[in-house]
Amino acid sequence: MGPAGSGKSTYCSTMVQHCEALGRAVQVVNLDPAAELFSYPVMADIRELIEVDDVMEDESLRFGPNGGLVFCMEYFANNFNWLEESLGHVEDDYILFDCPGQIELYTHLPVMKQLVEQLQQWEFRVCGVFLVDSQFMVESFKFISGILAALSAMISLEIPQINIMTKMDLLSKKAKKEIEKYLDPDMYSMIEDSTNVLKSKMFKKLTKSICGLIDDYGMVRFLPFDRSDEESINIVLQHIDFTIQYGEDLEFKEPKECEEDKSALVDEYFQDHVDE
Ligand SMILES: Nc1nc2c(ncn2[C@@H]2O[C@H](COP(=O)(O)OP(=O)(O)OP(=O)(O)O)[C@@H](O)[C@H]2O)c(=O)[nH]1
Ligand SMILES: [Mg+2]
Repeated sequence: MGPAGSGKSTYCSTMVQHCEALGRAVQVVNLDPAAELFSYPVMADIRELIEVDDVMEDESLRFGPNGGLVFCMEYFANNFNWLEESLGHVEDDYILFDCPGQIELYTHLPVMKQLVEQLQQWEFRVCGVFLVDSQFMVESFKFISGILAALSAMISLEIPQINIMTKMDLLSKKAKKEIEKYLDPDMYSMIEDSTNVLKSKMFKKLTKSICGLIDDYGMVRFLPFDRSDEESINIVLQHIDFTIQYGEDLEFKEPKECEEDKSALVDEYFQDHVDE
């Protein structure tokens, strides 16, 4: 999941390639009815069921692109048997769902929650992966809104969620250094940055309360994702494996980060890249 253009489809194809190299099977299901092309093989494609263009062209429906997407997703929620048939029964399935970017799907519409419940009924273990573009995260205000988007998905879906900052390869060394503080944020120090520019006292107070809430509950952390760096892809994969206990029947593995110092791996990532 993640806002439009945050790198969801790229994440799926990067993971497929990465896992292929590890000799591990990963399947992808495209759940974006407006998707045009993607660079990974699909196990199932929602467009076989319904397409946004067809909904928009329908004389009796007359939806625009966003209403059309919502209609498609609701239609999908009423036809989960299509998904069941497409998923089949493969041993040790690891399936990525490439979701649409519209935030309303994760905030107040029931469809994604229904999908999660359906998958759980079919005995899948589900982990949310929420992507945010690092390019937009170099300022504290944008960061706070990114955090709130991730948080609303987390709260509405009620599943474990891994938050990821994508496109790290596009950042300059200086920006990388700058963004380090956003990965495991100390919200209280960020409050100072962001509230200085606020004139309204009430707005200042609200921003402080939101930052305080996020910090007190330690709810949101981000992992860096650089598609050109195998180590960063591996860290993300390990976290997700640990969350869903993937392969626990075969061999129990904790993510490296839990064994070592909590932030050692993330620090190491930055060390390597800033020193280059
Ligand atoms: N350099 C770089 N570019 C990336 C990365 N991830 C995505 N992009 C680029 O960002 C653009 C959007 O990526 P997508 O993967 O299509 O994003 P998306 O979230 O699937 O977008 P929608 O499905 O339209 O919501 C594409 O041009 C990608 O090539 C990354 O890690 N590094
Ligand atoms: Mg996409």
